[in-house]
Amino acid sequence: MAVYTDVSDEALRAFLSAYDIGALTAFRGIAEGVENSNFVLRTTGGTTGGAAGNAKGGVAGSDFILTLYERRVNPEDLPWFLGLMGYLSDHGLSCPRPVAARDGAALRVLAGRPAAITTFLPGVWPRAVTEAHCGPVGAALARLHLAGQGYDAVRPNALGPGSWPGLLDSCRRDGDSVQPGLVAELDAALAEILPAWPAPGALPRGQIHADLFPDNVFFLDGAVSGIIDFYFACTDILAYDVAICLNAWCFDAQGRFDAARSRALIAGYESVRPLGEAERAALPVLAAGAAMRFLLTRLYDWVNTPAGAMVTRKDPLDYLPRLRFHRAASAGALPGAADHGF
Ligand SMILES: Nc1ncnc2c1ncn2[C@@H]1O[C@H](COP(=O)(O)OP(=O)(O)OP(=O)(O)O)[C@@H](O)[C@H]1O
Ligand SMILES: N[C@@H](CCO)C(=O)O
Repeated sequence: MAVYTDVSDEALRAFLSAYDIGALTAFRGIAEGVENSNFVLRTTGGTTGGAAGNAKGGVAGSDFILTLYERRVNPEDLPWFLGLMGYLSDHGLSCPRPVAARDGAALRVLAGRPAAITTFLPGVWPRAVTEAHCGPVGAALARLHLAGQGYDAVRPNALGPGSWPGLLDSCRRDGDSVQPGLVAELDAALAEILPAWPAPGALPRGQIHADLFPDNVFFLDGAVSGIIDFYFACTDILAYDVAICLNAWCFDAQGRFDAARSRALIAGYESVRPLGEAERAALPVLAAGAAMRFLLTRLYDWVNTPAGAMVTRKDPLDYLPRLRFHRAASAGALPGAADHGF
């Protein structure tokens, strides 16, 4: 369920009157996603306003996404996110492009929430990930990293390693209700990961997506047709983004590492942007940290979301086998690690 805020016909009409995207012909809420309220808009198509490609005058119709930003998105970050999406789209990445209204502003207010219209991307995200998806997703991630190089504004990663001890502290009281011994295991893992984290400046940095899970990557005919959901994007270690992807794409439903997928993902990435030796060497600890990050935010939501809240909680324990795997790999305790692609 991801329509947290209702939009009345009247409010929508007034909102759209600021744009040149044609007349509204259809409007529906999107059930998927957990963070924001998303709607699909179909219009007769516009002539201005900065919409890409499909919004040229005279076409049969244009689809757009209307997003109302909720809960975890800090409104102060929105200009940075929308700026990044516009920049990446200008530099050849297929991602939602913010649509400016007649006054030039893409970020507006609707139903009391910050809101923006972006272009609609074709394609479908993969419900069952296979090795065939992993090469294209690795290559798309590397294209994102290269395209982001000229976007100079910095957004520190609010969910980076510095935030993990505090997140764990806020789960200390109830964490073991999810699994006995979990808090102690996370304490031990943090005590290993944090001192081993690459020093500032040790690895190439840039704009990273930081949440490139399968539900944020659209495919069409076997190729990546679009990347969405830039609302965790930030300026951080590029190889950390690769590590987030390894966790999200290269483990099966039982939490078992799939070396063939991992090799495909890394090879796809390196077909566009080869990893340096130091980046490759850091991947096990970066991947352990990436597992820690998603385990902790999921655990935080699990223990802090009141029953009945309109939030879909994701299972923190999905990330425990990933964390264990990478801790073992970092300790050199995994047979055949050279075969994993990193
Ligand atoms: N630009 C787009 N083009 C086409 N469909 C989109 C676009 N943006 C969002 N969608 C649709 O809306 C759904 C939810 O979007 P999104 O994943 O951004 O939701 P969210 O709640 O903001 O984030 P999260 O995935 O973190 O819960 C997507 O799965 C997709 O179906
Ligand atoms: N991708 C995140 C959800 C936040 O968008 C997770 O799976 O925990």
